[in-house]
Amino acid sequence: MYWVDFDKYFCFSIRLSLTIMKLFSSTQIKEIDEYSIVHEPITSVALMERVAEILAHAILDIYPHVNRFLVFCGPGNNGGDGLAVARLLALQGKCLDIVLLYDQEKFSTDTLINYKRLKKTSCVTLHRIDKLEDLPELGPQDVVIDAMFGTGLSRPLNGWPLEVVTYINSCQAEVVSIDMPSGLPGEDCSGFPSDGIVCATNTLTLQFPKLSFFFPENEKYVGLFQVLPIGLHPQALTTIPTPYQFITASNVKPLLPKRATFGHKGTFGHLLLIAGSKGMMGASVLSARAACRAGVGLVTSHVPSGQGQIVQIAVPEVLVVEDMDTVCFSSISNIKTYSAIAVGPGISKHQKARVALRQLLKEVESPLLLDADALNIIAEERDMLDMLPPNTILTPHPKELSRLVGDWSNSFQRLELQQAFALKYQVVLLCKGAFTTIALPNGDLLFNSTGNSGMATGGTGDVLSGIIGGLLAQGLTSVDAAILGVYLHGLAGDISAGEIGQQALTASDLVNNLGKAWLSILK
Ligand SMILES: NC(=O)C1=CN([C@@H]2O[C@H](COP(=O)(O)OP(=O)(O)OC[C@H]3O[C@@H](n4cnc5c(N)ncnc54)[C@H](O)[C@@H]3O)[C@@H](O)[C@H]2O)[C@@H](O)CC1
Ligand SMILES: [K+]
Repeated sequence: MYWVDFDKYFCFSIRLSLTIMKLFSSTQIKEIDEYSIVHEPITSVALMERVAEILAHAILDIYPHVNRFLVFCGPGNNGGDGLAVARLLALQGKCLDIVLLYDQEKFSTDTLINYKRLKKTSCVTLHRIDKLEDLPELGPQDVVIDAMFGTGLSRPLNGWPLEVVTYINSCQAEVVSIDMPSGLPGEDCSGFPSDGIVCATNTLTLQFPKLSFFFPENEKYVGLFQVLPIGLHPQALTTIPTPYQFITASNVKPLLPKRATFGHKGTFGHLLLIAGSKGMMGASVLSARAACRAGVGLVTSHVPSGQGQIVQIAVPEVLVVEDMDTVCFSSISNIKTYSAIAVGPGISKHQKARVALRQLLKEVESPLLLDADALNIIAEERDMLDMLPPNTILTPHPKELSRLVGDWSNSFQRLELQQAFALKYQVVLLCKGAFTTIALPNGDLLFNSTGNSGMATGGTGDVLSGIIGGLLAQGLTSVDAAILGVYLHGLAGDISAGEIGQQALTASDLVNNLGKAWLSILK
């Protein structure tokens, strides 16, 4: 899937060097470009040249030994980027074939300037082509540079550009897309047929990842993506509003809870974890172990009668209270003692658990997290949704989310449903997965940058509940606890994958590597 590098521990992540990573729509990106041109100030063609230098550098970094590149150029500035990159690669001694999909009358101003510059460059062959038979030969060792359409795409491709996309996708050669795979819209992809989008090996995207890169159905188009900062004006980046943001290390560092030198276990909060049922005690153990490594002072595990020994042996650090029932969570007691409560992993959907959860929602005064079966119960007994205290954190995976918010037909719609639900019920609503999303009570939506698909294994969700619960208990706000918890959890996953690989990764590895994840953020 996505990028490999970030630092020595990261297995799958995105190469970034920006501090705050807002995500903008294609229309806003155009606005930011224009603002930068006026206020830097810089001419648009000089900005294109700067972009081309950055792109050429990145391409040579990925393909140092490739000698021949075939560049497909569209009429707009994406094509202009392609022409400028072709010139710079040719100046590095590479062999360049450029396929122009359109006549120069259709070119944007800066594309035309770069076309004229390119004509004076050696080692470059320009082809104005409008049928497949005339395309230059493309060997498996060559690399395609896709510079047909970027953020200016206004409709699905058809006709000649569609034929070219089909051809490129049928070839063996690797493809590097400039800014975006041609044919892929930046946001809502509904109505864009899957055969009309370039399947890139690498996408070199300018300044910001585009929203559509985070949708699972687009992985096959985007390939590995790398975000290249191109120096757009910081004022525009801070003032233009967007509900979308990408969580990076610099976002989470300020959220780290302070550790008072004279603190004692009472200073750092007391978490009540209601997790596990008969036969599902692993959920209780994993969430308790994770909570203990989240910095919390005390953790109490509430478990069915007769199951306490399992937790006490597996996690000697936690206190255990046993329910009256031998099978599942059935009643609450002394909940005012705790500074936060996390409920759900492995509790079952038993009738007794439903009654107890309802009672909990009536009486709870501390910050609350609901996961797994607690979410399944409230999805079925929907009047409980109105009982959710404001700022409750809900941590569903996609299937659990759909039970709460309804089905979606594409990922953009899923984001909208998630945002609307968080706004309506004033909760923090996650959707766990690659680039876990966090919808905030104000309707904003954040994407996490850490984690890898080795974490798609049983028990990792229980670990997340324990971590976020532990942070809540220390007094972090729900929003901060969710952001920091999700980031730490993914980071522990990346560290684990770096040590033992994704295949062997287990939920316990995440717990074991939480310490390194904390240290990595503290660095
Ligand atoms: N982000 C930035 O700050 C910068 C972006 N630049 C580049 O500029 C690109 C955006 O340039 P443009 O706004 O000119 O847009 P594009 O180059 O993406 O495409 C616009 C052109 O394609 C045509 N078009 C759109 N959809 C079509 C379709 N389905 N079939 C056929 N033709 C179609 C339009 O009529 C227009 O001629 C970015 O993707 C990036 O590559 C850089 O040059 C400069 C800096
Ligand atoms: K492109």
